[in-house]
Amino acid sequence: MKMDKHRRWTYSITKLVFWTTLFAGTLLFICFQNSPSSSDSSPTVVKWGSSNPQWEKRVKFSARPRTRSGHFSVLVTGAAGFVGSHVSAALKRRGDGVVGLDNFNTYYDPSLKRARQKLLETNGVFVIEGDINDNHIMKKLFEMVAFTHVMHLAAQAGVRYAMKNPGSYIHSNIAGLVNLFEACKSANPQPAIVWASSSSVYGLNTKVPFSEKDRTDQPASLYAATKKAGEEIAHTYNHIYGLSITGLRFFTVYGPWGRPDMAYFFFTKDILKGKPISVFQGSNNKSVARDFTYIDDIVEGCLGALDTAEKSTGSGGKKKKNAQLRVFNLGNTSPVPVTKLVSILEKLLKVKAKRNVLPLPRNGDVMFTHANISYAQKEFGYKPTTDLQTGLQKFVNWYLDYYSIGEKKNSW
Ligand SMILES: O=C(O)[C@H]1O[C@H](OP(=O)(O)OP(=O)(O)OC[C@H]2O[C@@H](n3ccc(=O)[nH]c3=O)[C@H](O)[C@@H]2O)[C@H](O)[C@@H](O)[C@H]1O
Repeated sequence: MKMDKHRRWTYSITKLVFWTTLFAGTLLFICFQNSPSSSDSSPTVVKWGSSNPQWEKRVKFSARPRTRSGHFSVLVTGAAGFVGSHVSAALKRRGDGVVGLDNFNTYYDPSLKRARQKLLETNGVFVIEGDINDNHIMKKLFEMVAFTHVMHLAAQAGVRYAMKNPGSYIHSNIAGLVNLFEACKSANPQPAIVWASSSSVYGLNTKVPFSEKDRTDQPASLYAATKKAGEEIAHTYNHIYGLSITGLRFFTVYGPWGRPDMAYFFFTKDILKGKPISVFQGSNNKSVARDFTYIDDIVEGCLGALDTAEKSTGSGGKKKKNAQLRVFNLGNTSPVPVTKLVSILEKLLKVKAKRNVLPLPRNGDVMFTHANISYAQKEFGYKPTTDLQTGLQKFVNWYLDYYSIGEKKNSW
């Protein structure tokens, strides 16, 4: 009897050890299979220093608002870019916590991006070098910081370059946007998102001024098509996951610290060098015109959109109820012919331009843009105040200063 009891006890122990070993083995196998280091070692993980406590400290410090109540903690993508750097600086100035992210690509002179980064860092904004397409960094950022908002300004910009490098538009403006939305939808809490769409979505629309209600199904460039696609993708993520998303259609933004690939910028450079510039013209000598919008007005619009953005409603990747979905024009509402832009620059630079008037090439450019801004005005009091002459004067002052006709400028 005693012997029987002992045998049963030994049998139970053996069974327990067997099943425990099997369970632990299976668990280890699953963990090993899913480990990122087993098959998917990413050099960027080391690059942005995820294992570096100093790096984490800087991120968290930069993200901290001046006071907890009323202030935001904002992730700004494309922070070393033109609009991104201005918006980051403005947010920091008013007391919000800001973390920047930028991949510092070579689409245009990266030293200009580094100079913007340096200036931001002296103003307390940490800009991480990383790509919105990198899952690891996106996940890590949302694990470290409970961002209240994301200002998504990272993109492949430029209308004409889309014919040279179409893949870069898909990579940044489609794949990158989806990756960003994926990270935001899984974050807890989900942030509200404000992101840069473009006036180019109006494409061949001829009804002026362009209203948000007008058709946007005739893009004239791949750039425009990717921005339009972004607006549709935003709808999907809002609908399924309860993300609060606001798209801003920027109209030809210009100003100090601007983008060297834009006409006003390289016209200035070439005029000063005595090089000829190509000025595009429509058929029947019709002038090409843009609703040029000064950077400070755009920054005001970005802050207004952030301030009126409602919270996302989802959590843990699940929607709880309907969330806000908006699109606004941010333009100047007074289109100026490109020929006039050149005349203003000639006056400010005191140099006559060597103009080559060429027919508008079929490379994605449209004849004119003109924003109706009444919706943004109604929702957050958007009211641009800078005319082209005044804005270009500020740009030229910065340009002469920055490109070493003097010391490098250390302010916005
Ligand atoms: O609002 C937007 O959504 C876009 O604005 C900007 O695009 P655009 O309005 O095309 O600005 P930009 O290139 O400065 O050309 C200005 C004018 O100069 C004309 N232009 C251009 C080049 C040239 O050599 N000659 C010329 O006449 C040209 O025909 C045009 O009429 C941003 O770059 C873009 O990223 C996007 O944000």
